[in-house]
Amino acid sequence: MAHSHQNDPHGFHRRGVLFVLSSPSGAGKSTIARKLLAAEPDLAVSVSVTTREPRPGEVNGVDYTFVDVERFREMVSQHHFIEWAHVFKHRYGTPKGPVDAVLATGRDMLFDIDWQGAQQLHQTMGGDVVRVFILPPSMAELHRRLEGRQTDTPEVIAHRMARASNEVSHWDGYDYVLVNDDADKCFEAVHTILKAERLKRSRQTGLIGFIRGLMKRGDPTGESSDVL
Ligand SMILES: Nc1nc2c(ncn2[C@@H]2O[C@H](COP(=O)(O)OP(=O)(O)O)[C@@H](O)[C@H]2O)c(=O)[nH]1
Ligand SMILES: Nc1ncnc2c1ncn2[C@@H]1O[C@H](COP(=O)(O)OP(=O)(O)O)[C@@H](O)[C@H]1O
Repeated sequence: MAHSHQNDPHGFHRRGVLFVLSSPSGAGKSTIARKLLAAEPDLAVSVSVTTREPRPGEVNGVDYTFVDVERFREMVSQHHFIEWAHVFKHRYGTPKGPVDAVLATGRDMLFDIDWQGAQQLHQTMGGDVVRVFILPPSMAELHRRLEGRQTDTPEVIAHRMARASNEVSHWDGYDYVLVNDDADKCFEAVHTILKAERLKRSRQTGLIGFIRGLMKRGDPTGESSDVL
């Protein structure tokens, strides 16, 4: 299964895309992520560890791995995380093991992490991360979405609204900034970015060898080219 994305139609191997989606809480990144996963079943997802309480319907080990603060601290001291941060009074971290495992297969991986995580991951991976930031159409609409989701108390919603403009202020640390007005249009844009970033990577890793082969004198078929 993994091979369908690892290679493009011409057989060029490429590195997987580490694809970060961030947004102020409630702007719709989980909605966009769900659509992306439906369209890209081979896309691996990084399951974060968090100290926040599960919401109704959230599944341990699928949406998040839920732990208490003591266990989280232990995991930090054991270097379990590739990055971690405090967000909304809780701790959230990206486990390193699954990232290494997915990178070894060449598959792409999706991260739903905040601007601090995006920054740390970008540094750790030597800049080879694609960061997409999703904005709400307005603060009033953000508030409506947080209320409409019916997952948080009025206090939690107020806290998230208070944090939203600070989150938005970090837009400049991203490669792409999109407004999630219409969810399907926003998903299409995110999907297009992922596909374009894949092409960019196959160019870097395989295409140059292939072009050299095509240009070889006395080899009009290009069959002796050493792609890879
Ligand atoms: N740095 C970092 N941020 C994370 C991680 N996991 C989730 N987050 C961010 O934590 C914030 C709160 O997430 P959550 O409690 O699920 O609320 P939601 O954004 O309303 O769905 C969001 O901005 C997430 O992107 C992680 O592993 N690392
Ligand atoms: N483009 C959109 N238009 C209207 N509602 C949306 C849109 N995108 C998401 N929503 C809704 O807004 C709420 C918050 O979206 P969600 O994906 O949970 O946000 P986040 O993961 O960024 O916190 C959900 O109830 C979702 O159905």
